[in-house]
Amino acid sequence: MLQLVLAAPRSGSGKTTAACALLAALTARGLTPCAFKSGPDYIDPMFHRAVLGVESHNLDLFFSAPQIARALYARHAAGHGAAVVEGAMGYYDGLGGVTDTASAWQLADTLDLPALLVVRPKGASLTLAAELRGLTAFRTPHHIAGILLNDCTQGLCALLKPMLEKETGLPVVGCLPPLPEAVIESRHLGLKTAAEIDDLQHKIQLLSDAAQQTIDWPLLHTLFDRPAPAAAPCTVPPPRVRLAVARDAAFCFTYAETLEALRENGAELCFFSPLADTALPDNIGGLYLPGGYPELYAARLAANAPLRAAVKSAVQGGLPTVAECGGFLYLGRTLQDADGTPHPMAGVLPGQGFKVGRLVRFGYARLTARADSMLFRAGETLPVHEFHHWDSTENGDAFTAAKANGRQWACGFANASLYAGFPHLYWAGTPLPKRFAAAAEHYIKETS
Ligand SMILES: NC(=O)CC[C@H](N)C(=O)O
Repeated sequence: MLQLVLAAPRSGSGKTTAACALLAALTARGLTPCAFKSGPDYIDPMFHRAVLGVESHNLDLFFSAPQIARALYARHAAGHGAAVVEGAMGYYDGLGGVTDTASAWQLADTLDLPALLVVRPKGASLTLAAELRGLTAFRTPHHIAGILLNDCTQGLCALLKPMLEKETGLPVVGCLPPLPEAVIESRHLGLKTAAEIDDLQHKIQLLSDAAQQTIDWPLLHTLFDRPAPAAAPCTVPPPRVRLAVARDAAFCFTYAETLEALRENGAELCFFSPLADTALPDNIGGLYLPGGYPELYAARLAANAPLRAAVKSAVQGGLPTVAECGGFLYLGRTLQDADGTPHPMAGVLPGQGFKVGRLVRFGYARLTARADSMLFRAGETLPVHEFHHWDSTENGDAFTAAKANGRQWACGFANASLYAGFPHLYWAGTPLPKRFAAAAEHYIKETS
């Protein structure tokens, strides 16, 4: 089984494009690959999904103990002929920007996978070799097993390959040529989402065709084939309770493994669109509003007054509800759009969402509950992350959030039927799915 961590010396090297190219080419070669993303990002896995037509999973060593990450990897890689684990930022970049904790390197080390480095040779030649030597000397073992030159013509690749191999001892498995037609545009929080790119399948085809021609596939297999991981079978019980899960262009930040963990705890997931549906799904015991881009659709969300009213009355009536970041902004009184115009939201919570225009409180934090609530016990601490350009006038004070650098702040709303706040939760491997499902079952019993 071909297995690799696709990493890079820095962000902007084209990892996601290279991941899409590899996944599409592996699919064309009949290997039925699967994909993972190292770190908390929601956007890159949407591209993996767009290529593969199946879920891509996040693996994150800040959120999960090593054995949980290994089990998730083994379970989701089982039955596939290849696995591509896309890294985040630079290979060694981890928690707080000053450690290797939760870096792509740490994930390669934890899963014992070889890494393929995506290197963009723009603006350097022999110096690339010096940089690569630095990358291989920095930690032992470094796990780097090969180089893929990105945005590099075949002519330049032919020139650089022998030099890089001689100077670094690392094999160059090929290149991806510049493909202006296949460029994926960026936006705040990352790339535009896969669903918003009109001709994405055409772009993927171009990437796949290029990768087929310019990668030395036998060499790639020699370097990256290894025994498939052994996976424990996973059991999904018959559903006991229905949970409504918002899913559309405005609410698209969900981890596949969160949804799977909810199903494993007896939930049937009923997807609905706060943009398009005028009512919540029937007979639900709970409501999950994930993050996304409500601010980009604020006018349309506001125009859907029946759904805003349904959400307000359901949440106020005690429907167990979880609202993370974009979902939390939807529960507030108003939300500014990208032009700064406020639009009415569900009005369950007192805050008004406003545009800041840069990342606010960005990154990993630890969330400690100040009191018992639906999802947390008093004093319990869980790893979370924040990832937003908008803020709220009222962020709540049910929790204390703390960064690795010691910075602390109060945040979140929580009670016996609610979790709402900017921090994104990572559910897999935690008690949260069980508690949410139990609250939902209890609600159904009490109200029927
Ligand atoms: N993580 C999110 O849900 C992001 C919310 C919103 N798009 C923002 O940037 O503030």
